[in-house]
Amino acid sequence: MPITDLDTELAAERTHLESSRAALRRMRNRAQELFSTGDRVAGDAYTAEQLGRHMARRVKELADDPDTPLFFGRLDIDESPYHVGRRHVTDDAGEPMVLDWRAPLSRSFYRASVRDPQGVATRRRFGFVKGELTSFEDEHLDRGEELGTSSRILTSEIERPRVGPMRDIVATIQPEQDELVRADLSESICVQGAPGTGKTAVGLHRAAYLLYLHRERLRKSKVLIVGPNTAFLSYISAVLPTLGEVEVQQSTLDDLVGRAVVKAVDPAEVTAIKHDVRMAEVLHRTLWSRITGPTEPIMVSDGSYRWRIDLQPLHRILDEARREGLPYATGRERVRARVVNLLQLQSEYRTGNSPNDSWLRRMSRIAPVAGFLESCWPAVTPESLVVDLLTDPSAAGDLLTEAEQEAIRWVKPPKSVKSAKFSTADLVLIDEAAGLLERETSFGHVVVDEAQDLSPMQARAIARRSEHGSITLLGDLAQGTAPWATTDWRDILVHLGKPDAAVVPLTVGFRVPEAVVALANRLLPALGVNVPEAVSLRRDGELTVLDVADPADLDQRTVAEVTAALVHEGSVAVIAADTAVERLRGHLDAAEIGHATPDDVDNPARVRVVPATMVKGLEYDHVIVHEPADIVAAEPKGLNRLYVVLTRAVTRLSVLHSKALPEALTLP
Ligand SMILES: Nc1ncnc2c1ncn2[C@@H]1O[C@H](COP(=O)(O)OP(=O)(O)OP(=O)(O)O)[C@@H](O)[C@H]1O
Repeated sequence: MPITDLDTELAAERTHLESSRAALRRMRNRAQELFSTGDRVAGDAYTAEQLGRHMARRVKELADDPDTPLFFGRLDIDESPYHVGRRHVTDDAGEPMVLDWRAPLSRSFYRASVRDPQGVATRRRFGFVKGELTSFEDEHLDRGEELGTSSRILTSEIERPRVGPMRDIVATIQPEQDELVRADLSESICVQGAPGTGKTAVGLHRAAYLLYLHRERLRKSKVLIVGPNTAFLSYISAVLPTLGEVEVQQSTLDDLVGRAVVKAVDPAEVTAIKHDVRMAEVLHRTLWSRITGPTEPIMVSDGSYRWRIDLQPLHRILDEARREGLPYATGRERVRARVVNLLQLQSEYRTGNSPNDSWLRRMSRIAPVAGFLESCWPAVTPESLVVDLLTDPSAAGDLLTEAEQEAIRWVKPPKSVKSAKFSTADLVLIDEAAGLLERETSFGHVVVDEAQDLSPMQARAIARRSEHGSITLLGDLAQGTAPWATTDWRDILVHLGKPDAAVVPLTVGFRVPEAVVALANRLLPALGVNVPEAVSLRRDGELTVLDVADPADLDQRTVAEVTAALVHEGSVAVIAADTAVERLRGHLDAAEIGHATPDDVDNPARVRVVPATMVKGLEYDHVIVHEPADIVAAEPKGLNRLYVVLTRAVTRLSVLHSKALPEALTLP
């Protein structure tokens, strides 16, 4: 075969890849050397440890993964080529060989267009197979060529079979996604996106981008990612580390507020009351009603001296501290400090000397002072406040109806705070109480996924953790399944303390094939939310709806569908009503088909059996939905749940039913 210009170009790019890999190895060796000499050159132990940690991180960051391409794109600007990749690589003279995708210049890789070329003559995308450069695709923007979403490399990336955990999308971030990824740190944004439009991907890449741009600041104040459950967190956990970001806290909402162990389950109506925003005021009122005026002066014996603080100054101190609007525990310490200060003034006046620190410490704990505080501004723990409220909810006064007070009242109050059996909703109340007592440390940035399900009280828990930072809120109102799920993002944004955050839609779907989207979209009118429909980029994909006449056959037909699915590449999920899951697992065992739970990411089994309530945010190549009617009937927002379930499929969706399909789904 004759050697073409394309072959020569490809060979030149492969050479650049080789030299970049060699340069990265040298960078890593240098870092390694510095790391091993670090403890000899650093002054004190603390500096040595800090330096050691920094260098260890640096060595880790510079590790080359032979399976991921070191660069995936190239920009030709002013006749100079700039390769864009996952991290900066420089040659021995410090000249760039690969630019980090987050660098300012790399922005044009994602945003330049024929209308706004940003100085880019040609944009090149590379095709890779296991880290080997196999092809490239050029857009000569200066000649009016633009591929947009018809890029072959983008299409094959979107259509690749899914195996294992979620991957990064740095090579193919789309312009409307990039705008969100690169939004300023000070900006809080709410992304309303139909299923598979890349909300999670955008949130994770935004975190990586902000960490790159504000490294020092965010290393101190930290970035937090909040997801709905551990299966979801395991699924996304690899994305940030592959982007070189290993220091991001990822947590479920329950773990975030999990100060106590959950030992009880509330009925649905009780849970709903406890998540209602009125509970914030109820707790506030219950707490602050503990403060009472003094009934006797403080009298302190101090050696041969007697100090006395009368009722009037004590009233004044309490009033002032209350007016300062401090958290309860901080206010209490303020009162203590002011009382001690009055004692100090008396002592100075009488003795002519300033008392030392140990005197001040003794006075702050001395019985008459401690007694005054305990009776007028008593010590409270978050748990004790909630125990008291649930033991006697009448403190809620007119904020809750009598029926609501009765509903949340503990039938059998615990003997002590320690023995109290808290529910998941109680933990949110305890967290609210903790926030009333002391200010929560604020993260620099918080990303909240599946945010449509946040209750007002959960949103407040996040607000306390992002008071001085910004948030990226990701969700889809149509996928709201919690009893309190809202139909308006503003409701949640208000509780989050970011009422003015922009709500930005994403509508181009990268996961779900067109035929499957069309089926799921039939449900939208019945969901009572006003959201833009998803438009799928994927023309491929298959949809099968199987009506199994005899209900007794349904489980076996499901197993047969799994066997058939395993012929193809990629992951397979059986999604069923929670109550059917154990039974289906048993059938798969009997058929000797290996399977695992969705959160067991290290398990190589290609088949997952997933309860419908756990499937949010996940995706599988072939999704087999077992009896939609049961999924819908299992909960009040069952139709929304079905919408989530149907939109998990990347390539094929099989719906198996013996009961009638939900009416909304059968309408043309
Ligand atoms: N620009 C892109 N290039 C390639 N793949 C993409 C792009 N954007 C998103 N994807 C892929 O599409 C799939 C869906 O993305 P993601 O899970 O972030 O969507 P989502 O909006 O959070 O979905 P859901 O609401 O259903 O949870 C993922 O596999 C993701 O990697």
